[in-house]
Amino acid sequence: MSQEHKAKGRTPGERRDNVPRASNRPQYMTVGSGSTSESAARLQALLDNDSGYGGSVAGDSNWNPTLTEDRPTPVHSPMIRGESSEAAENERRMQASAIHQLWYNQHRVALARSINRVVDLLKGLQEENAVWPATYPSVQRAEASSPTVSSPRRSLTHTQSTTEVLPREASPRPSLLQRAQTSVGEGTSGEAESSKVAEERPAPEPRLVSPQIAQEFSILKLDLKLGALHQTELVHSLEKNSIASLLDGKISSSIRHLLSLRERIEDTSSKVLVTGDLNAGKSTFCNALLRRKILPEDQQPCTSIFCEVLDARENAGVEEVHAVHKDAVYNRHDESTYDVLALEDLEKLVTDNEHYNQCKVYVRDVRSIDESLLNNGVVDISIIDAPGLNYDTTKTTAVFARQEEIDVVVFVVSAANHFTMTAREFIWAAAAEKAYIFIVVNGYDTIKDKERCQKMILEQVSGLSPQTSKESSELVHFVSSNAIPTGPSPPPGGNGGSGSASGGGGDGPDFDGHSDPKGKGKDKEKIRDFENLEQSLRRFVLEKRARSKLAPAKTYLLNVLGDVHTLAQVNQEVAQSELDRVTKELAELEPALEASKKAKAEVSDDIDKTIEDTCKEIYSHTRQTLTTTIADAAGADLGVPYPGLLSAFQYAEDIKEAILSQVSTSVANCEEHARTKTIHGVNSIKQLGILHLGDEYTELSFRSDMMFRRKRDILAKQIEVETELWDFFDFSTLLQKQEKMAGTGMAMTVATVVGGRMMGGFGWVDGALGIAKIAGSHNLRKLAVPGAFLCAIAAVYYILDQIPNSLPQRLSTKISSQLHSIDYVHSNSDRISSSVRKILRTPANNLRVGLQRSVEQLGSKREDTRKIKGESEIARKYFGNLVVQSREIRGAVEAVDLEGPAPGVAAAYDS
Ligand SMILES: Nc1nc2c(ncn2[C@@H]2O[C@H](COP(=O)(O)OP(=O)(O)OP(=O)(O)O)[C@@H](O)[C@H]2O)c(=O)[nH]1
Repeated sequence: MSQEHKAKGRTPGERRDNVPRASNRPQYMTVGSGSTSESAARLQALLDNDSGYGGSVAGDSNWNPTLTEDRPTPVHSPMIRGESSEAAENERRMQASAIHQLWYNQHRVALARSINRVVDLLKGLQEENAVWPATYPSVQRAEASSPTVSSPRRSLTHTQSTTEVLPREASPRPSLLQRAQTSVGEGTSGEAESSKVAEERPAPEPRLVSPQIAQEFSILKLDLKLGALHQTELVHSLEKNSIASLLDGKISSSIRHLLSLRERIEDTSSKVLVTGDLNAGKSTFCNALLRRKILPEDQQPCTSIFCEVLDARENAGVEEVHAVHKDAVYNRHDESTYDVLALEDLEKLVTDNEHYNQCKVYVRDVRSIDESLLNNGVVDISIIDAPGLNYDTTKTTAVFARQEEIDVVVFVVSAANHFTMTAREFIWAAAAEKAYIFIVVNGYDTIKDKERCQKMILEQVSGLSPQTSKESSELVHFVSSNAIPTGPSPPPGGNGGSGSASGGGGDGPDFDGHSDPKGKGKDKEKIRDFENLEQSLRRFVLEKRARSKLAPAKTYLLNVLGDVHTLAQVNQEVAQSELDRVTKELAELEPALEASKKAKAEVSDDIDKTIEDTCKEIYSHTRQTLTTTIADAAGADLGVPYPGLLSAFQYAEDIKEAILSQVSTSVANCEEHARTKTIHGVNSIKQLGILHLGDEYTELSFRSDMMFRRKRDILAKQIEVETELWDFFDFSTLLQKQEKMAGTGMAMTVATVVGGRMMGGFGWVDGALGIAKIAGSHNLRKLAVPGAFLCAIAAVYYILDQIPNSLPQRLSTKISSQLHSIDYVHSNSDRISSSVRKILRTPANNLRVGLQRSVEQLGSKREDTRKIKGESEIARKYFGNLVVQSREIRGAVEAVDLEGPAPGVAAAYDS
């Protein structure tokens, strides 16, 4: 029979890489009558046509349909021709397997397609995140949310405390979108943060991770750890772009993980990680599964590296150990990545881990396809014996368990010790990732009160992994691994598959408790329990591989879609509030810009006018003042006393100096006037600046005392007026004076002139004529000569007497004409007003530049705001679509029902 099995089924070692995949399509053995039954043929045809994707995946360019073809389902036990009941049974199993296969493929297709869509979604999110840095939200759930729909996501929180479980569907929108900096004491209603509230806030800031979001997010949660800083504080200190780039990294790794998950669900191999507390009996359990003492067992912790036990067929049928070098990526075809050791060296290898941290143990299976886990004919299964969990290894094992190729985690716990803290932590973490944990309570033989032990363990399991607890009869097993007979070494040249009752031979106890007629009742029971476990584990790995292989993909997809959904909702809202904000800002900016442009033009004109008016006023004031000063210089009190005829020349010099000094003083006064006007002008410009630019206005320092710092004696050097003799005989002045006096009726007589009265003008001529009349012409003729002489003397005396009156006038006239010749009045007026213009232009130009800058700033701010508005509009649409898409894909993923019994499976194996 075993020959027949080999001939028709797939013999060990037959399925290798060089066998083309196409020939590996499911082949179903004809049993009983020797012809395939109708229904089996129909199923076969169905499977033949079903690539796993039907015609619906044409668009999935990344998908390789050949990979979806599954392995042939082999016969499970040898047959006896003519035994119709057994044949019927076989056919039933076959059909069931085929149905299961179909069912499995459909789910695989659905998940793979979802993976492709999510990858596209994430890539899109990455692109959007680069343009519009996504907000990383702080979410607070509303306490009032009613937990109506159970969450598809199993997170650590869910397993820790059921009171905290608030299903995602219960609050499809984050109830209170808050930035963490404002979250304390803010907003208590169940309403999502209104855009009004958002509007009142300043521009959106980097989004924050609150403890809530830490629970909410699973895949896209940012790992922010820096010294003693709390995550929230750390996010506060990060720029929006830094958060966006962290998120980008997360998305990239999520895409990578999804791609490897897709590869994984296309792959037909399965890995079972056996882990647990130190010395819980993991190695003993693995050996019991293999029915061979392959892995070293010891009373003290001994396994220090990960030992993966694989079917020797994967190593060309050769039994050996490949000790993988530390930091090397194992490649069976590259011997530089490992050292080859014999199976016997394993004991030394696992205890001495200086050079290796994992090894591949290729062993030939001693059991039949029906019983074997490794060589089961459907899926390539490898068992990994992990080091016992302790402080050092827990993290490594958790990382190992998280590897996507680990389909099943078998947790071995000591019946005597129950779950240690390390065990709990590990299971919590693993449950969040894998959903189902297969729990082996080992060393059950050492327990007296077995019922109590079971009760306590099951209670603990329900707290640790509700999913596992729900199916405890299948997933939690109480066994004594050391009671399982094992063979020490492989049968020489044996190839396994020799039947369930046989093992590798050897000198150990019987391999099968059933075949041991003398077996003690208790041992039989232990073996039966272990066989039950094996059946469950087989079912778990083989029959329910949809769960073990597809569930991680489904769980991960749901998690990542949940994250994307939350992120999309939050960002849609943020984009909306940003849009509202910038729209409002634009509505304020547009008129502000127009006003600024207008102000710029107006102020410019204003300033020009102010400057021109001021300068004009200063010019005319200066001109007027100087002209008057120069004209009136002679008449003014020069403060120079007449020292007498002898010092007349000195007197003339003093007079000149006094006149010039008076002119200089007048110039100084004009400058002072200009200074005051300038200060006023500068202040006016400043007021204009403050009015139109506010705080933006930069005031220049103006020191009015620095104006007109010219030496006062310059004028004296410019003017050179020579004092001439004639200056002392200023007839014109005298004449003017006479006319003036005549005009006022103050005639003077010669007597008064002679009498030394120095007042009067030509009164003496009148006096002379009067005398002439009295004396008569004859007498007068006699008196003419002495009279004329006397008159001349009197006139000279008079003129000399008039020097203090006539000299200043004369000199003033001379000075005035000189000043006129050098255009003194105009040049000074011009100088002063030009200087003022120059000074006023500095703050004026400064104000112009400020106004121009203000216009430019407002203009560029408007451009920026318009740009943000455009981006926000796109972001709002994008995230709105993302919300819909992520919800839709999540619906499709949720529809992949891995929970219910796989059709056909029960029928195939329940017999
Ligand atoms: N009584 C009893 N002893 C057991 C059972 N299973 C294992 N042992 C014993 O427990 C000890 C530890 O077993 P191992 O299989 O080495 O334990 P382990 O978990 O692989 O140990 P490390 O990986 O080194 O942490 C050995 O002495 C086994 O014989 C069991 O079911 N019942």
